[in-house]
Amino acid sequence: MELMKLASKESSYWMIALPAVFGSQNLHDVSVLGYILLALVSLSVLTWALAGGGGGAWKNGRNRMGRVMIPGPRGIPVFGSLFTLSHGLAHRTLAAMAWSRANTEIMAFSLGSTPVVVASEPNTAREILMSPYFADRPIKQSAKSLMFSRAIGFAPNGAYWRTLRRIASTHLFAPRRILAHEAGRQLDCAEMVKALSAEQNGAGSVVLRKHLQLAALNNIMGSVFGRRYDPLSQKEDLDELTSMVREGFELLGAFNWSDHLPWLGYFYDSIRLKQRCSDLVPRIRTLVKSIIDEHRVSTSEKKTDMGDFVDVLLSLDGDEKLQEDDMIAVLWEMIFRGTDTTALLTEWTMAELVLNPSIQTKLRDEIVTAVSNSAYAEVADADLAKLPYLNAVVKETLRLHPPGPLLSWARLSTSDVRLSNGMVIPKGTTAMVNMWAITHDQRVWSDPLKFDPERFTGNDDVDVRGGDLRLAPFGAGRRVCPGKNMGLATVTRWVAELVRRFEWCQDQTEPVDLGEVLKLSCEMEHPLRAVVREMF
Ligand code: HEM
Repeated sequence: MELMKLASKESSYWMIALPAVFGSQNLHDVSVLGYILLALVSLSVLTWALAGGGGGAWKNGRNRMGRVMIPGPRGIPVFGSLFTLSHGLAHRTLAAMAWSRANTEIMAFSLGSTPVVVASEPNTAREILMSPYFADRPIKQSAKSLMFSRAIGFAPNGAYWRTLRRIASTHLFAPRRILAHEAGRQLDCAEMVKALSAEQNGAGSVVLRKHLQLAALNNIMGSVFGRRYDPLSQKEDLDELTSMVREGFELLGAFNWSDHLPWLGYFYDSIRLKQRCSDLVPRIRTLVKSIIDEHRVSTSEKKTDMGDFVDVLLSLDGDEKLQEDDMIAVLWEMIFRGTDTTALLTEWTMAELVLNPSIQTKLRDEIVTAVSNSAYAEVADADLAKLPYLNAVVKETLRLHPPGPLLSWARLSTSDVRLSNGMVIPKGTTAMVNMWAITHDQRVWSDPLKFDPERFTGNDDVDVRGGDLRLAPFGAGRRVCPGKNMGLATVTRWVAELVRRFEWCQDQTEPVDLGEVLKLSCEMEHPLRAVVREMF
């Protein structure tokens, strides 16, 4: 299968690790510690051997609770599939494992002591994401340390989380609120176009990423905090914010071994996670608190539709009123969730348009026609949402390059969950949906590796907002991404303006490379560089 070459094979680390586990113990010489260690190792090996499919975390028949057993690889004793998945492109590795074992419905595996299942086809994905018993998320040490357990994404399903979602849906993500910040999006876009033009004139090509990252940060800072940064006059503040965001991304996205082997945390912390988190938290507190304090004293625009999200949070009363630390967590999370996703989705879209000039031209024609029929100098958000080809291009990018290929944040079962195929996922299991595997499966999509927006222009349109699990890059169910409309409004505007203002061509000295790197999200390994030619 052509796709199997794309997805990496499960590495055979166990071959290297086993001799190290079993070998070279001279029982005559070892100390008491040695005996204890040996006993522990033997116990782990025995547990692993008895556990069968799924590995050690699936011991005691956890994967045989239903009429049908949940299949899966054993991995190696103690570690399970940790070595295989702790590096590289986990979505491709998991897809290759699921395809080669024909375990696409669901596959069990162990990440150290964590039992995990992954769904790689739409039906089981739907059952997991829509189940009320999968409405919690497992929380990583870094997320806990960075206060995210009190923010929307990691708060356990319950009254507090429901209140946060309601507040955010009404005051930040509702269509009228997104519309209220349209002028800000236009401004960020105009600044980006100006900066790109200057860079092209000075350097002979442009590197898009840094411009998108600045626009994304300003977009979120504008609608959440009511603040935008000028890269020249506020360079120092902007540098501090950017460095905090970057550090947070790195800590949240890093694979932390002791999340899955808790005992390891006592003597091994390869990236100094604890120390770096406790260094970062006071910086976050100082910044966010200073913005909250500024809002407390300012009286203008408060509690009106034109206010920002900080104004809204400050105006809450009664049961809805949030403690200051909870406000800081909620506000800070928006920066994290809202900046990288929109920037990197736009970068992937533009990379595909550079590689597919005829699609780029067709898209430009659609946008130029829409502008000439509009009363304004550029198309409005409301019009952009109605441009079929533009939306098809963005959807096709979401299909080929889902920013969260494993839907970023996993789910946790709070009860035994019976699936329609007769399998039972036990309480306390981490569940992932491999959206990348679904969107690259030739049984689901014809010619899945081809960038072909036409597939969305006919009758076979697909709802990407969680209604159709063949393409659900924003997740689905009660924990579906609340920022999906804001994300799509931002990305379609940027793509429309970037294509309308410039022709995007390959830089022959550095051709487009679609290689990926998986961090908190999946981004281009080599930032897009292109030559742009102004259209007017
Ligand atoms: C292209 C843009 C985006 C993509 C692809 C994306 C993707 C996702 C995905 C896959 C999830 C997990 C959903 C699930 O478990 O079913 C999620 C959750 C979330 N997203 Fe987004 N997102 C995007 C933009 C945004 C923006 C702009 C914001 C906010 C400003 C945001 C805020 C959140 C939050 C708060 C959650 C957690 C929801 C919860 O657990 O209740 N996202 N997103």
